[in-house]
Amino acid sequence: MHPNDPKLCAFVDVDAASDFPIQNLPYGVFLTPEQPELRVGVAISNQILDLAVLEAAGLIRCDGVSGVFAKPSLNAFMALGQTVWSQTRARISELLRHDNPELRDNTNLRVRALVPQNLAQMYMPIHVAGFTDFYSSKEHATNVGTMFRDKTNPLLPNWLHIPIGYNGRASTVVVSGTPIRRPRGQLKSPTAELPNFGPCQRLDFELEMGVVIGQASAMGEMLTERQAEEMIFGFTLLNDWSARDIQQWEYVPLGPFQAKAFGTSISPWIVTREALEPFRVQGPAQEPRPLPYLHQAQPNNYDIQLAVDLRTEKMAKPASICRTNFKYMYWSSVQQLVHHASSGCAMNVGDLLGSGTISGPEKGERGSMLELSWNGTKPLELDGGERRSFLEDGDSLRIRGWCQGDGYRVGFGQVEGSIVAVEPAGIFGPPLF
Ligand SMILES: O=C(O)/C=C/C(=O)CC(=O)CC(=O)O
Ligand SMILES: [Ca+2]
Ligand SMILES: [Mg+2]
Repeated sequence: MHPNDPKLCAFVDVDAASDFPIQNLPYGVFLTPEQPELRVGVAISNQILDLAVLEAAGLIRCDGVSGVFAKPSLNAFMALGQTVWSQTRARISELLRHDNPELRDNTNLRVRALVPQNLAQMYMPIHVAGFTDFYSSKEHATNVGTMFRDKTNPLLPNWLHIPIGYNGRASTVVVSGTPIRRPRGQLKSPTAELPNFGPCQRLDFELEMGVVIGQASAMGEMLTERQAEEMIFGFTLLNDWSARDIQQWEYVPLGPFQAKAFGTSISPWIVTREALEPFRVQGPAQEPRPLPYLHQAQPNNYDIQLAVDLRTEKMAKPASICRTNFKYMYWSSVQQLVHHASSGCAMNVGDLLGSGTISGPEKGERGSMLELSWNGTKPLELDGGERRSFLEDGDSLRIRGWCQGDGYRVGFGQVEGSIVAVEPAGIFGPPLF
């Protein structure tokens, strides 16, 4: 049976609402207090299958290469390429099947290989080689263009022709749960004559998917649609934290710089492209037709449901502030990657592409506070009488995502982060203001 077959059943109990049935098998990097070495595992139900243990026991072998999973990142495994990714996933699926005694009946090994998720600490799943952020939701670009530039002509003239992006910072991509310190920066209100330097006053999140590149491409080479697709290892949830006030003053003409360099959070589990295959859908019609190098022979979008929750320090439980879907994206991840390499830009194993903020056509489908509060003119009303236009210290933001199958879901888990005050000053050096 193919590892995506909906009829497959694991020997581990899996709730229908779990993000991690046997049809998913996402990869992550973890450690436990008893065994504090970082290693690669796969999520199954509420447990982690320790691939380093299975590899050492000889139950999994990656193309004859040893020690691939006893590593602090997935990069070594990703470098082996799509055939090995596929074979390994099929083997893991086989080992977890309810009717396969190999692992199920080997009590000693099974106890060592299955780790409860609540006893493990998740780490960054990849060593991020480079981070590029795109701007590929037409609804998002239209909303921001309307607020920041020209409401009669919100899309800039290039937008329908190029997957617009900018080079971000790999250094500050962090795993879910990492606190985000409020950034400092140059701020200038439209009425002020001169800028000042201080804590961001308009701190935002951006709901995005992260695309993990698992294969390199050579400098000087372009990519076909098929080559680009085969380089994509998988997807994560991504929050591109954004300082709107810093951004508005700094972004002309080279784009965001410090406004988006202070932190980008990703979920710890990478859902493989192969696991998403049953949820492939056609994206929006592209009119005008893109230039030939960006043509797509197949649908390259995915039906991934997305939910954003906000919790302030006073709230007992989080409030849902956005529900949207990855399928709305105008430019697909494959088109983004083809375009990224089109000048001759080399791609590396471990490169991370941000999809761009994911907004849908409805008001409740907007993927940033900037859009949800319409640049602060319509603050969100929260339970307990609190209001929010942007994020305040102590606020916690959570993104979840899943594909709904028939009786099961292929989920991403979550990416969460809380805002920490810029004070106490001096933690990162002397106060500057
Ligand atoms: O339209 C603008 O000036 C700015 C847009 C963004 O901040 C979005 C960005 O980072 C790209 C994206 O996430 O879509
Ligand atoms: Ca972004
Ligand atoms: Mg960022």
